[in-house]
Amino acid sequence: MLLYGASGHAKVIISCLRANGVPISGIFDDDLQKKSLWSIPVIGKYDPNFDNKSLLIIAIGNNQIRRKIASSIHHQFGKVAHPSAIIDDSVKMSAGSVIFHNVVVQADVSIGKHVIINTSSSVDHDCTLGDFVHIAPNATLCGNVQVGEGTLIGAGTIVTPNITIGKNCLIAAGSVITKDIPDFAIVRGNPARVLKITFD
Ligand SMILES: CC(=O)SCCNC(=O)CCNC(=O)[C@H](O)C(C)(C)COP(=O)(O)OP(=O)(O)OC[C@H]1O[C@@H](n2cnc3c(N)ncnc32)[C@H](O)[C@@H]1OP(=O)(O)O
Repeated sequence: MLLYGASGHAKVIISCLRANGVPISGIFDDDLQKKSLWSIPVIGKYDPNFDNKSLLIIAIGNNQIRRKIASSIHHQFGKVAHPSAIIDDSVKMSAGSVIFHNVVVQADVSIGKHVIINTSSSVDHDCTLGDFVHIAPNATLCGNVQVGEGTLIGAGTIVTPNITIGKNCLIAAGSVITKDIPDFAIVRGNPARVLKITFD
């Protein structure tokens, strides 16, 4: 496997890959000062010819940056789940996505491309996560929640059942979402309120 991004987020992906016995041949990073991460070579800017049979995971937590980089990558994308995660057999997980330690993903969840399901979060039955979504640590999505592409569900957020959250939203850490949320909303609180709608 190859990674793109030699960050703290990459360390957690490396932990997942090592726990699955998957070797990592190198990490691309635009910061040429970085030379290695946990003894894995950092090989500089993206090179489509480097180990081009290998799969690649973009190890960048920011949804918009991850989306921008994905459009410029020629490698096929890999995916990984830590063995401590409990993932129902009916779950569909697309390329580029990662599931971290102690996560639970329940029946008939659909996970888009390049999604992050972070440490100890819970995604319950029939949820749909769009491409480039990030479910931050310890968030809870109850049953049949739809999350639009590019949205961040902040750490510790609770989303009640049958809610639809739009695209490119920022749900602040610790929010409790009880109503549908429109696209591009910044949302905070318990019960959560839309603070503003942003289009960039
Ligand atoms: C492994 C990982 O680390 S994954 C990382 C996942 N990331 C997250 O979950 C973080 C999500 N981000 C947040 O919750 C952020 O706090 C944001 C984006 C909502 C707000 O960020 P900013 O716009 O920079 O707000 P800022 O920090 O300036 O705070 C503004 C005010 O809102 C308050 N505030 C900030 N975040 C929250 C929050 N989540 N809930 C309630 N109040 C908050 C601040 O205390 C401050 O209050 P004050 O004006 O009374 O002092």
